[in-house]
Amino acid sequence: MSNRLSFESLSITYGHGASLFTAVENVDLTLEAGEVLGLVGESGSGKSTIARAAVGLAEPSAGRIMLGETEISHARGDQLRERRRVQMIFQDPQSCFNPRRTIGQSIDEALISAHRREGTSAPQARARRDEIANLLRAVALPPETAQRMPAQLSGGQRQRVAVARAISAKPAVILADEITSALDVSVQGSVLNLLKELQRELGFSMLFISHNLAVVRLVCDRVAVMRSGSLVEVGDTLDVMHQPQHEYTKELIAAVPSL
Ligand SMILES: Nc1ncnc2c1ncn2[C@@H]1O[C@H](COP(=O)(O)OP(=O)(O)OP(=O)(O)O)[C@@H](O)[C@H]1O
Repeated sequence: MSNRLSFESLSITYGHGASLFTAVENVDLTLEAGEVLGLVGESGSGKSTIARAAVGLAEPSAGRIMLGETEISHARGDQLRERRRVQMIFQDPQSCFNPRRTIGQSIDEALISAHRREGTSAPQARARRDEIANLLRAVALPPETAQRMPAQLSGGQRQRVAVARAISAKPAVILADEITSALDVSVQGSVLNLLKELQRELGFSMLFISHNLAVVRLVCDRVAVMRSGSLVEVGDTLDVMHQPQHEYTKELIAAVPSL
């Protein structure tokens, strides 16, 4: 089982006929096993669309997405199971939880479907409760959080739960889409540190989408720069930050004087 995710000649369009719009055009990008790859670029450049395509929320019009040797674009059957090894965490954690289910129930659902995917029977309720408590501890939340409703948590706590739920699926890849931008600055750092620690410990690969170049510099091994649906530059984070090759990357970096 591979943690390598590659987008091959990927194009994605929205709409039809006269309103056809190409959001992603002929993108070749590989997230190597175990690396954190930043994806940056102006608003509307197609970053989220690429990530959404990897989890089946956007349909490629051309090209394909591979997890290791398995194609996960247009996934069916076994491929669909494989695609669930790619987990996405969104900007707004509120919208990803059923408001009428406790945090424990939400994580439990993810655990059960992970077992279904692996073809193993889920452990008994009691063992799953222990696993939920361990997952909550892993994201530095008290196990009692399981009894609470999503609305009773702060944004930072909800985002930690979203991380716990994502790792409960034993992911090969995590797609993190602006996961700290809705959070108060004071808690952004702790959520990022947590994710980075878990990434080192569990070895998943991560696509880290962000507008914040300072954060990208701290978190990412490599960075890819998008503009108007196309990839303009990919390289080691420090190389791209210190010696950007493309004019557009130079402009992006110049706009953040602290870099
Ligand atoms: N469901 C949709 N239907 C039509 N157009 C869409 C849809 N989703 C996104 N788009 C358009 O596709 C383009 C790329 O959007 P996308 O969300 O991928 O950009 P982004 O780089 O992630 O932007 P941001 O940084 O603002 O999140 C935008 O022009 C957007 O308006």
